[in-house]
Amino acid sequence: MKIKINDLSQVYKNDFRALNKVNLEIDSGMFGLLGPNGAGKSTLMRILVTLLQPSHGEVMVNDMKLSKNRSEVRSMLGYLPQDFRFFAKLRTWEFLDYAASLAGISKKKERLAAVDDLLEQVGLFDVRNRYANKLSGGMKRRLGIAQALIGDPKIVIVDEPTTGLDPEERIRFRNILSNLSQKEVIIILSTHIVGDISSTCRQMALLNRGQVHFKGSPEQFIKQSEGHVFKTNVSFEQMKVISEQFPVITSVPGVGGYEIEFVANEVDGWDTTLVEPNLEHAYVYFMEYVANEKFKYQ
Ligand SMILES: Nc1ncnc2c1ncn2[C@@H]1O[C@H](COP(=O)(O)OP(=O)(O)OP(=O)(O)O)[C@@H](O)[C@H]1O
Repeated sequence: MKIKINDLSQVYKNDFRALNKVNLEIDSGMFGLLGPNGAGKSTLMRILVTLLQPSHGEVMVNDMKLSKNRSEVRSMLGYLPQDFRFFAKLRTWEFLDYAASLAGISKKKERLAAVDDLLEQVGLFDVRNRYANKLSGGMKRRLGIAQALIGDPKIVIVDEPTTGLDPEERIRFRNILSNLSQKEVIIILSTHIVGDISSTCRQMALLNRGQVHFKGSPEQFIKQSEGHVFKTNVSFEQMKVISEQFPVITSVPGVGGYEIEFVANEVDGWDTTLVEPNLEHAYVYFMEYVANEKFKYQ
């Protein structure tokens, strides 16, 4: 499976350019699309699932043009939108049964088998008879992914699936997706939460103000901030000064001050130790010193 996004732009009716010449190649496995609120992630997801026609550019799915083969591509897709809703009057299994009918599984026996299988996969089998609107927030989101997976889609698109979930549910959700990524499937996960881009994402992109500012592996992304993450101890007074100078990522209070980690292009006048960067460091470094600067001078 391969998706090729060529020179994609989206200008909304109010002349707002939500996507600006986006080029990406996405292969099988999990692809993480990271970006702050308003970056254009949902716009891109909506184009990929054929809900929105782009103002410019083309998306190729294998050798098919999305613009010419909408129904073929649709039949390959599973989608969990950001604002996923369902009918209140259905029980959990009934909702999935309905989704399975919509996905074209017409034989009842086949449908019920698929529903049971998915309920097991997402850990909702024990609550299958509960009304869907009585599920917890995390369970509702898992029901959302289950409906996206019905009919074995070859492309699964999940838009900000972990917003508002507690850490345990977030990990659970991530595990469901990473199990799925063992198959020959493309999973596109859009998120503004750095922690969602786990090592299970083979490839990722950083979208900011409608433009792709980075594409590659999470490891390559982290590498870009090597030599730019520092650790030091500061007094309470110094904390105010340093946090105005640099983005402070962590601060642990201690006797007389804080132990902090921060990102910077260069540091002068502070007694610092270099820190091995992680994805969060890299994201903050990138947004502060690379992406926004690049944007400013374009
Ligand atoms: N129909 C529309 N008309 C005009 N502007 C829009 C429309 N839909 C989205 N936008 C604007 O386009 C930009 C990108 O929105 P989009 O929802 O794609 O971003 P996002 O990265 O998904 O952010 P979020 O996580 O906040 O949803 C935002 O500034 C948004 O206000």
